[in-house]
Amino acid sequence: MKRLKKYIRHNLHFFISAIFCAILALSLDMFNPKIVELIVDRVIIKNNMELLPRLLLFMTLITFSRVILGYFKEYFMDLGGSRLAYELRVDLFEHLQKLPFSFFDGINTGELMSRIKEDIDNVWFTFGFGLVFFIEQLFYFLIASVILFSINWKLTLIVLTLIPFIGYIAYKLERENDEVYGEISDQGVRLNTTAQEDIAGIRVVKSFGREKYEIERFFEENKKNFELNVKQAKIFAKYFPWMDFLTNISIALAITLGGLWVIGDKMSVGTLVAYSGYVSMIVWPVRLGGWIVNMLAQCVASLKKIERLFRERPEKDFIGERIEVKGIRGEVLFKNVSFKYKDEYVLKNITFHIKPGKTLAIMGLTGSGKTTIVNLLGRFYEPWEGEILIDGMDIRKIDLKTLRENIAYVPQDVFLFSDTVRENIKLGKELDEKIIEKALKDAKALQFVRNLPEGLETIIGERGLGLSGGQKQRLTIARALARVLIGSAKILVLDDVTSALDMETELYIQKALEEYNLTKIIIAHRVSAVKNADEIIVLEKGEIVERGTHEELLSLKGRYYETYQEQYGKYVFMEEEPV
Ligand SMILES: Nc1ncnc2c1ncn2[C@@H]1O[C@H](COP(=O)(O)OP(=O)(O)OP(=O)(O)O)[C@@H](O)[C@H]1O
Repeated sequence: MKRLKKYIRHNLHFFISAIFCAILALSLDMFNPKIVELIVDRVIIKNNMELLPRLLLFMTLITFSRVILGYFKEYFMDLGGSRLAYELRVDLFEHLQKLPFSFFDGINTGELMSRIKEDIDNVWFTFGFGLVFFIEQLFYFLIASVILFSINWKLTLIVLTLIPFIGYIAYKLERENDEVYGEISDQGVRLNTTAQEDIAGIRVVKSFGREKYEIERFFEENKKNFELNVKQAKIFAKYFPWMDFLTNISIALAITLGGLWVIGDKMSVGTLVAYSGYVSMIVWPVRLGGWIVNMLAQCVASLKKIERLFRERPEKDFIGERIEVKGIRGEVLFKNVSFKYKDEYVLKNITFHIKPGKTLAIMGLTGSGKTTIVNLLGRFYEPWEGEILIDGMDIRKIDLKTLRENIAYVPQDVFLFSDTVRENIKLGKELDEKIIEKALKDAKALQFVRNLPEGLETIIGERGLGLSGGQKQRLTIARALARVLIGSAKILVLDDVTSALDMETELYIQKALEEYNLTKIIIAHRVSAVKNADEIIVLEKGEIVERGTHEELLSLKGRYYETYQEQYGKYVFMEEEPV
């Protein structure tokens, strides 16, 4: 994996330092059984007490050095692994920001969260611990084996006959565990998603009395989670006692056979004690072998999933030859634009022209394609046919940043970040106090913001919890107006924003907007929101079925006229409107 190599290269010095410390530390470990051998053979059996202080000093030095080396090993290992995971997570998050809407249409949040969190955690764990641990265990096994053979190769050969059995059980355990682990991981995503959906939609849950259903749904997922954990515990219970049994047997075998060698005077007691110490050193790497292999396999699986995300194509900044844009006037032209999300056309042959400073209103039943039109204008999706021009420039040739900065968009779905009101208006832009106040005033939000406990500095909950629907909507309008006020946006898109506002507030905002020299696209269901537009188009199943000014459309006596009558009553016609 090319990308991984980059992160390893950046942190290679940490990994090499950690491996160096680990090898040095384990080399020191190899002296311990030898010292014990000397204590038994020379100090205890031969009663050579003078040697004891030196051996104990040596042992203390080894232990002390081991602590220092252990500290640095952990430090470098953790630093390398954490930095690698940090860089990978930042890159992945940056990449996700560049992906088009179409990518997010096809993936659920829980799945994406587990890529960003759990899969990167797997990589972090492997590089921050597993890899060095693997190398360490490998060296323990190799060095201890050489020492064992050099002490008594015949005994070692006998003891080693048990090792493949331990290895086999470790392998079986990890294979079965791996399967369950995969299920636990997928199940964890479902459990998270269930909880997340319930909490995010708690208002709907409560108002529809869905608590019992939600509890049952969560209970089901939690039960599955519990059952999988029990299944995993059973696997451990099935294999661990056998591994312990064989481990103990191999040590007992070494001691028993070694004892015979001792009785036959072919080995000293101290050597036997040392020998059994080295046997433990080769048994543990084998016992942990399956776990290590599994951990590496999980890391590879996580890396593959992450790589799949990296392979998703980002939005194209521009298509064809880039046009250098110097100030936009706000002329918008849709020329025979058609679009489909999947197989079916959602927009067919849409053509309209808005001169700078003029207003286009879009009406139509739900699902008729209104939002899709503005999605195409912001290049959140690309048209299948036709072209869209701003000031005569094909928008595909305008880089995304410039294009989107020129469109102040108030979406249908209100989204506020859990942050202060000020930050929700600024959204990363530098805005002075006057601009924020003016934007709030024109969105009829200044008064209620001032009445909040800490005014602009009040932190609003996730998605604006604690505010009314209309208040949230007004903040999103203020956010867009602020962009217009700093001169960055020349086109304002209001996607069904007035539905959450009362008539008085709607009229106030309409009036305030009159003084802005802006091209406006207003999507609305209420006639009151569109009647002053320079052109109104009425959509039906993705096609424009009527177009004209308010008066022209009324005289057509078609869809618009019907809507008008439904909203104002059949007795009113063309004269004074009861606005
Ligand atoms: N991301 C998407 N993937 C697939 N189909 C979509 C997607 N977004 C919208 N659609 C479909 O495209 C059609 C037009 O949707 P659109 O949101 O543009 O309608 P709308 O007129 O704005 O509706 P409303 O008034 O309810 O907001 C609908 O049939 C909708 O189901």
